[in-house]
Amino acid sequence: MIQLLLFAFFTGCIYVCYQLTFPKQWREVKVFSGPPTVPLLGTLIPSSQLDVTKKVEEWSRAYGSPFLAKLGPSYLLIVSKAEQIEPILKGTTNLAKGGSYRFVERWLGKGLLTSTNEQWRHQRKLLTPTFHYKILQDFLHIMNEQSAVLVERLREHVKSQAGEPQPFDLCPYITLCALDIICETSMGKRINAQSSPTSPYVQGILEFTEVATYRATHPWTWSDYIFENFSVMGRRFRQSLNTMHQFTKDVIKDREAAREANGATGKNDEPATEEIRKKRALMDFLLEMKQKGDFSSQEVREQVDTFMFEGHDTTASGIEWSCYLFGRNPDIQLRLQEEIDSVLGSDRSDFPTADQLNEMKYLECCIKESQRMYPPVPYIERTIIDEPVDIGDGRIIPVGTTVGISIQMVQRDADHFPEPDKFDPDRFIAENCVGRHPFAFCPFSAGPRNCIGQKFAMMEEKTILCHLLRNFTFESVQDEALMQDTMSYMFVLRPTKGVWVKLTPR
Ligand code: HEM
Repeated sequence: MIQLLLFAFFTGCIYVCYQLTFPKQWREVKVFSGPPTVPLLGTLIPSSQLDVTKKVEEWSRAYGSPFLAKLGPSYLLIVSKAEQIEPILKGTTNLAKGGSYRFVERWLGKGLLTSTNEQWRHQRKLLTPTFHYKILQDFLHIMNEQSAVLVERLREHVKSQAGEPQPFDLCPYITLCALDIICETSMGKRINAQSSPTSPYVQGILEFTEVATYRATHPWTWSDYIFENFSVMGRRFRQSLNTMHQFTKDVIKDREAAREANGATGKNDEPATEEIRKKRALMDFLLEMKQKGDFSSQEVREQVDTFMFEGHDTTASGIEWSCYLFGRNPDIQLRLQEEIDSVLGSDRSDFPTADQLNEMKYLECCIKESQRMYPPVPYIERTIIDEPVDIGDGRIIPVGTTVGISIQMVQRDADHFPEPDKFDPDRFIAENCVGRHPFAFCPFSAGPRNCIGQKFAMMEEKTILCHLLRNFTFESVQDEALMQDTMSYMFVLRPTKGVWVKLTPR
């Protein structure tokens, strides 16, 4: 009994302190309605990630955009209209992220994704030229080679099935291919994830997003100290983190030693030959910056880890959802295969060039439509720290508010995309885009803090899909209702039951 009274007393004290600290902010934000809250707990937390996804959609329909939700002692405004996200994302102020990103900082530190203010501006300015299309073209051969490995693995799988094609889950194949590509392009290191998926580094990466997502929605895991020292999941997580950090540090050391041996000074950025140029990884550009004094060793590691985190799950998710949709829409798939065959000709052994990929306009429309319906990054957060934001309907979002932007709901808004649940790639033919709200389609976010890797991602998605469609015809066996019911979103939109397809070699 005495313990219960003490507990009630302390929680009461915390509640009063909280109300005294934030009363003004609370009054201002109360112009937005939302689901009922329980003191201290806030809006009752659904039990699983899938429930969170469904609840957010349900509340958005019931309370409109934005609606106010409370998670533990903090509150969130969830926005789902293009017109309202525009003033939040487009300005050069209010570029800080929300609290959920804290859970990925254990791996990424203050890299480009998680840094704020001047630190972010400095990093973005330095890194933008690294993602120039000309540099990215040098990565195409890696994307092609790893796609060929993927095709070979799938052929072997299909061969191992006797008789009629049997459905199987495509996701593990795609994820490992994307991981191989990002590792080789970021670090210049082959990890052969497709042939050795059990390496501790690969396992650590595969587990990381899962644990980070779990923590973001379960407040009792929010203390790093308690989570990592007193739970089995937390201890395993810390071990994986150590492995991942050590791996990147070792690669940096080796790469630096190789640069020194080659006499690279960082003063002359131009490599001697085309062959050397093609072997450069994103890390080499960062090491050049380090030699010029722009980055420390730790910052190089944080940026490389950021590319690893942002650059594999996202593209894998985009490709998986595309395959699912192509497998449900045979007419669209056939049109795509005709386009690919007409650009590449009948020789299936040739790799597509950058110009040929550019010619595949219908493939691009299909990828965009898939990213609209199933955005790989379905939800992002901003904290309004610099100045209040006028969302255009007479309401103001006050300073101090964390805003959750549901890209998923923005892109399924019937005001901008009639019949939003229909897969219709023609929406992205140039003349059909005229007059569309500029923020209605934003899979890579928008404004100054948009995705720095979007050209990389489009090139990778196009390359892998081109290889797949050239060699196989897909048939999806799951229906739309099941996919909608079982997808989960936090950092990346996942088909939690996988993408089950039957593959027929062409
Ligand atoms: C289909 C694939 C991808 C999608 C849909 C995607 C989407 C996004 C989105 C929505 C953001 C904004 C996040 C936020 O505001 O919280 C973002 C940021 C970022 N992305 Fe991507 N991304 C993809 C692939 C990539 C790739 C391949 C890389 C790197 C190789 C990358 C690197 C980054 C980085 C570094 C940021 C932080 C940018 C900043 O804050 O300045 N992304 N991405």
